[in-house]
Amino acid sequence: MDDSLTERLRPLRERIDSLDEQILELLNQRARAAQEVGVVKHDFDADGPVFKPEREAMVVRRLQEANPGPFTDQAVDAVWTQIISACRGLESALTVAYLGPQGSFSEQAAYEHFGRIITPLRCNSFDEVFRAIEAGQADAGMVPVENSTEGAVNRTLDLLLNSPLKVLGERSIKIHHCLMTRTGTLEGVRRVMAHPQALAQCQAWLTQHCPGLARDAASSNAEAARVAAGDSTVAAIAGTTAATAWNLGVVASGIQDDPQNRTRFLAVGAMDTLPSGHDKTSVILAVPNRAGAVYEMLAPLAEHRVSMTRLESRPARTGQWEYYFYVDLLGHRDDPPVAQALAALKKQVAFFKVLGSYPAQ
Ligand SMILES: O=C(O)C(=O)C[C@]1(C(=O)O)C=C[C@@H](O)C=C1
Repeated sequence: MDDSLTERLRPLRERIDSLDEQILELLNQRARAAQEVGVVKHDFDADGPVFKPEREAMVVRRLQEANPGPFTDQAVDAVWTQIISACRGLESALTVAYLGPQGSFSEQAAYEHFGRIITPLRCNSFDEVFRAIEAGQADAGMVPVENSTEGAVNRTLDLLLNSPLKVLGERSIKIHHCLMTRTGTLEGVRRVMAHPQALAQCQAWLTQHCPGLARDAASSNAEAARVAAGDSTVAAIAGTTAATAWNLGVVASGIQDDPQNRTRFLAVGAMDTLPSGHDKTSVILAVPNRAGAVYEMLAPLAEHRVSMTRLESRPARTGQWEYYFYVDLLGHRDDPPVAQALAALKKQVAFFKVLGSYPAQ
């Protein structure tokens, strides 16, 4: 390196080294405080959860509000998610179930939401994710619920309907699909494998660029990557983490038809979440199949000035053109306007289930 450059950098790097030492000292003080919190929680309820989603959201938001920059608010979220994850891990390891294998978008969402200091439980299906938490093998799970190109993830909606688990949080991540093979080329490749959602999100690109390849469904994109790693006639669609995890070469990247393609994931678990100050509530409703029923169903929300951020319908499978409505509201179920709107809704609908209140992302 140029001598004058080294000279100018030296004091700056010395300052960074010294600041890092101070940060490390403070992080250890924070870790010890979290350990003490863990002891107090254990004294009050030895089997109670260590994970408190509302508190974690409040810690991050408070710092973002106090943040003078130039450290960005996004960086505050990313860094403190890891700090809290590490502190939480000292209290008790959090096992998180999600659709594997290694390198899946569910894994990325789980790490972004819970931080890296978790014990992963990679499952073969969304059903298995729910079963693992219900059976107490995992403390929480991460499942996709909607995609900006393809809409609802129906299996997740059906599982939410029938499961006693609650929604604990949400995390939306950018979905950037790549086409990958063992060789990094399409030579000898006869079929492309991916989760049906990913095949749908890339269909225009595939039709234009790989019209000759058969399209096969896989249980997940990362599973397709795993297959491609052992079979040179297979190309997989998955994210770059899967390419790294399975040592595949990227043939083309950003192949999703919508460059802004995003998937929203839900964190699920067995516990209730307290208000964090900026929350959402997810409910499932059904109304009788008659004129005006859906309009009436939504009236209490307008009356109590509760905003609806999402409305999704799913056939009730009665053969009568009846539907379940999945509704997301702004506010916690304990906030008076939401509580009043929910009480009014409950009286007039044929089916009512609160999936949970949780910090809004
Ligand atoms: O405040 C708590 O209850 C803690 O356990 C501490 C802490 C944190 O590191 O800030 C860690 C885990 C919880 O999920 C919430 C917050």
